[in-house]
Amino acid sequence: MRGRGVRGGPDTDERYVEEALAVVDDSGGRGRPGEARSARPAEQRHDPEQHDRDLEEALALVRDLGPRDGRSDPRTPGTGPRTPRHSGARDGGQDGPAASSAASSEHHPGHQATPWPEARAVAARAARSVRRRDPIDVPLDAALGLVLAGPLTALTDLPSFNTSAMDGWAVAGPGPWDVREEGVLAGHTEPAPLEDGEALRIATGARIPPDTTAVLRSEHGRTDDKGRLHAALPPALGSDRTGGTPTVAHGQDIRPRGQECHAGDQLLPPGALITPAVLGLAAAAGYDTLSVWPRPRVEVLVLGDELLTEGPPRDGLIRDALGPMLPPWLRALGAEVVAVRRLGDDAEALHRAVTSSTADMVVTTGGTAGGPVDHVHPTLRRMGAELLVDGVEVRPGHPMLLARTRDDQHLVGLPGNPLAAVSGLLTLAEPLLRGLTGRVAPEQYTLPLKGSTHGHPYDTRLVPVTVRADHAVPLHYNGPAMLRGIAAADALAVVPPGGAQPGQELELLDLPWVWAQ
Ligand SMILES: Nc1nc2c(c(=O)[nH]1)N[C@H]1C(S)=C(S)[C@@H](COP(=O)(O)OP(=O)(O)OC[C@H]3O[C@@H](n4cnc5c(N)ncnc54)[C@H](O)[C@@H]3O)O[C@H]1N2
Ligand code: MOO
Repeated sequence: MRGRGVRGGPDTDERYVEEALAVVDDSGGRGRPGEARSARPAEQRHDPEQHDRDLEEALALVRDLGPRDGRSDPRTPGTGPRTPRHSGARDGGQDGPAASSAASSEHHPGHQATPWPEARAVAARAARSVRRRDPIDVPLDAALGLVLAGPLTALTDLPSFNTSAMDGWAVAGPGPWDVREEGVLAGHTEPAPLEDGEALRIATGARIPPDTTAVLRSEHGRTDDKGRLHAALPPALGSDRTGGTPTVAHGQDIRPRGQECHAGDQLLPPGALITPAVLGLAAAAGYDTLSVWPRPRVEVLVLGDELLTEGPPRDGLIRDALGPMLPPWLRALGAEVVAVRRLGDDAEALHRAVTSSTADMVVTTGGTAGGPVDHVHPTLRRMGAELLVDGVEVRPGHPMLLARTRDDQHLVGLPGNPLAAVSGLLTLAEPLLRGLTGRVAPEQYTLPLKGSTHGHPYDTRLVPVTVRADHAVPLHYNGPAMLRGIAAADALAVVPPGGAQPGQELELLDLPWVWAQ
């Protein structure tokens, strides 16, 4: 997505994006100012979620100001809504929440949430503490989205023989040429050497006969009534060094053996992500299987008695949005989702599920806050798990957590609000999985913001954006409980505390749809 221009053609992508933006653009201004806003029905212009968000920000302002401002911090353990941290959280060592920056604790006395960039770093480091499973060999058709465990080394020269780049004639020496009766096609054995003044009909990809000097394209040659071949080059191509007769340049349209690589050359480094193009390259270079890091095994535990798995929401019950969303997203991030289990709000079932899981990573959804049926913290405490991250200075999603449940197992607790869960996925699960899968971290990049976007007073905000003409356009419907913005988004913009002004460069987190399968 880096450096991307306006997407697609005017009739398809463009129109879709226009329509989507008309309802979700949050930039406060567009390419054609006012158009999208005026196109919105009145009730959408009122934007109840904006109101909610403003309220949330206003509340955050009130809630988060510490004693220095003469107000209390209700999130302080014992007085606020957040769960008291267990001792593991305080003594978390290098990776623990205690590693939060001094600046942050100045703003939030007694509050141990981890700053957003640090939370990502902790998750990446946590992966390094786990002994990697051994690489495995997989057939090419099972390798998409995995990571090379070793370098991709050419098993052969490419091309592996001198080959014709065009349909036409292989010729030797200057023309005119006598044309041999039998031509040569791709896949045929090597033809006999050409004599000077001789030509042979040849197809693209066919082997070049020894002593060929050039290939003359079929549209650049004509045969006379005696069957002799003459070059009929367009003036721009024909050199005239022989006194008036255009000639074909030496080596023209021949791909020499080893032009792309020689056997033993490194084509890609270890850690490269296997894309469709890499599969093609590997096949061309002679591979049937690839040595890859196995996908980390992930189990998803969906918590909440209020969740339906089919039909419209009814009687205060809602549809489970995370059960369908997380597995393909986790797979796109390199995981193998071994199970998705719906556990309701049953503390015992959660304890049993986590303690008996053999997965490398357990992802829970919901139950991270301090409500009466929020069982994630108590379960981790009961297990003696080590909390590495217990709350993050990010909106949405601040109750997210990361725990080491065993030497070789981590648990990522995603908040139940669906966009908060996405935030947790990209903040904690993505760096952890990147480490476990051996993927190289994508280069950070920024784009200028179109319009402005408000920020949280102290916390980072992750805001769904679409990318238009190399600008990040913030989208509406970005409240913690909403998926409408992210469903139309290309990326999440990282909005620093205090918000961002028009034109301000913002870091973007790409969405990994390109790897989904
Ligand atoms: N007193 C306080 N209450 C809450 C706070 C707080 O600081 N003090 N934080 C709020 C924030 S922010 C978030 S985010 C949520 C996190 O809560 P939980 O992780 O405990 O999640 P739940 O309470 O189980 O659910 C929250 C919300 O999301 C809905 N949900 C849950 N699972 C799903 C799903 N699979 N698909 C769709 N929607 C789901 C659930 O019904 C709730 O509406 O806590 C706030 N509360
Ligand atoms: O702000 Mo919560 O963290 O709704 O997602």
